[in-house]
Amino acid sequence: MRYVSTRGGPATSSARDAILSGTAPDGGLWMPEAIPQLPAERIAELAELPYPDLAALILSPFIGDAIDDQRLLDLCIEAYAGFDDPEVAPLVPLAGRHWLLELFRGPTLAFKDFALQVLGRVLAELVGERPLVLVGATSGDTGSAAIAAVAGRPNIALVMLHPEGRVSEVQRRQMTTVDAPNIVNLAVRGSFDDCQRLVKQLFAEGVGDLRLGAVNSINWLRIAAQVPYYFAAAAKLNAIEHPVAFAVPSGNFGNACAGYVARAMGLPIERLIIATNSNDILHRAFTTGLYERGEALATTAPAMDIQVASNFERMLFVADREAVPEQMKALAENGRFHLTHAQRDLVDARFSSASADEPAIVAATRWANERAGQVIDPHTAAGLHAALHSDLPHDVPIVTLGTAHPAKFPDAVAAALGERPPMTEALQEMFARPELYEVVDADAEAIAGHVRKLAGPSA
Ligand SMILES: Cc1ncc(COP(=O)(O)O)c(C=O)c1O
Ligand SMILES: N[C@@H](CCOP(=O)(O)O)C(=O)O
Repeated sequence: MRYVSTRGGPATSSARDAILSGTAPDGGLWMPEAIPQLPAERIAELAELPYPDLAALILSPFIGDAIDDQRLLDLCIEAYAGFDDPEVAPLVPLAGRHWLLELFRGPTLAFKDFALQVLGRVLAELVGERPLVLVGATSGDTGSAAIAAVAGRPNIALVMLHPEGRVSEVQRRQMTTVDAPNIVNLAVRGSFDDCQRLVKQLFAEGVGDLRLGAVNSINWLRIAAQVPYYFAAAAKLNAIEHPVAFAVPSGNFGNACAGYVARAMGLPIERLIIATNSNDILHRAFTTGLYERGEALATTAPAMDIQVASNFERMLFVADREAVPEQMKALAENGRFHLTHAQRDLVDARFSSASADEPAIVAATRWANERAGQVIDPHTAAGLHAALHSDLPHDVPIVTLGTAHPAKFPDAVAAALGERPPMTEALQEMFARPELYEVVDADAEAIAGHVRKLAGPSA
């Protein structure tokens, strides 16, 4: 499997180098040259497979000969052993045609663990002698999941940027109470979009001759490792006979991109319903064809407080690759661009969208509690809002992706339901530990300084 850049540059990459690098040399994102196919009879059999086996089977063609299949399976078994449910991604009925896929059973209680537990192990496998410095941006959940995945790993260091004061206290402490010599947390005076922009700038400009790598969903393996749970849920619902829809709480569009890849591999997904919070850039783009950056608003679903959805570039590329370089230039220079006809056609064929403002998030949280006895977090609630308002025929099952555990957002849950969700034991312990982080300006040189410092005297 070779990888090509979404910006059309001439360089191609092996799976190994695509996984170890941040962005392509032209600033684009790596995409596999072709999406592998899974025939219908194989998909039907997946319902019987343990989750790690299913994950290894889906990941194998994307990883190619970078890691052999038996080793990849071992890594997946290890990666999912720490999840607190034997099914790893339990599928829970809500009411009527609505289902909840619980993706928050991993060590840091968000769906990010699915990919990062694998990525951490794969990076350790591939890193070799030359140290790798990972640089990441988080609006709350990627940070702790990445830290949990790489803390203490030899030859790998991680500098993680989060927007100061714009993640929940639990999310912040999950990052800043991990005391490991290879981890640095920086609280950036700015928004998540500033953090993500700075990370991309460092990849583009480099930091001396350090080897930089990505833990965000700009890393293709992050996307690939989020594909298997779509297969797991759809196989359980017998999607080969009756296609299903997924409601996807969206920010950086990584989860939705993984759903699109699952469909492109042959999974009968009727529709991907993209749910945003009040930061509705994707919803506006899907309904008007104009992708236009605005000011990031602070909401009760902070991990989705994102304006520039990195992985949307991958979708634009699939639909009309010629247009992407100019569109990305226009976004950088003017903050906006129009989708081409081919891109709008793809969006109309595969996706629908909805945006959940704060009252809608509260209403969906209450619906889940009253109708199904479930306590859900505000991100999941945005997804459920979109599912409940879908215009799909009534016989199409809709699976809402439960992207975070409610205990990560106790204040928002209490505001909706009048009661705080119980803390897990691990979270309680975390509150007794000191926090380690520095506050910095949104300035690439300042961040590069921290990267050099963490990398050590050789940098
Ligand atoms: C809890 C939660 N839900 C939804 C999202 C949005 O997912 P994506 O960025 O893959 O669109 C995020 C952050 O990425 C998140 O942390
Ligand atoms: N919501 C994310 C933002 C980063 O997204 P990623 O999937 O690109 O890592 C977060 O929680 O950090």
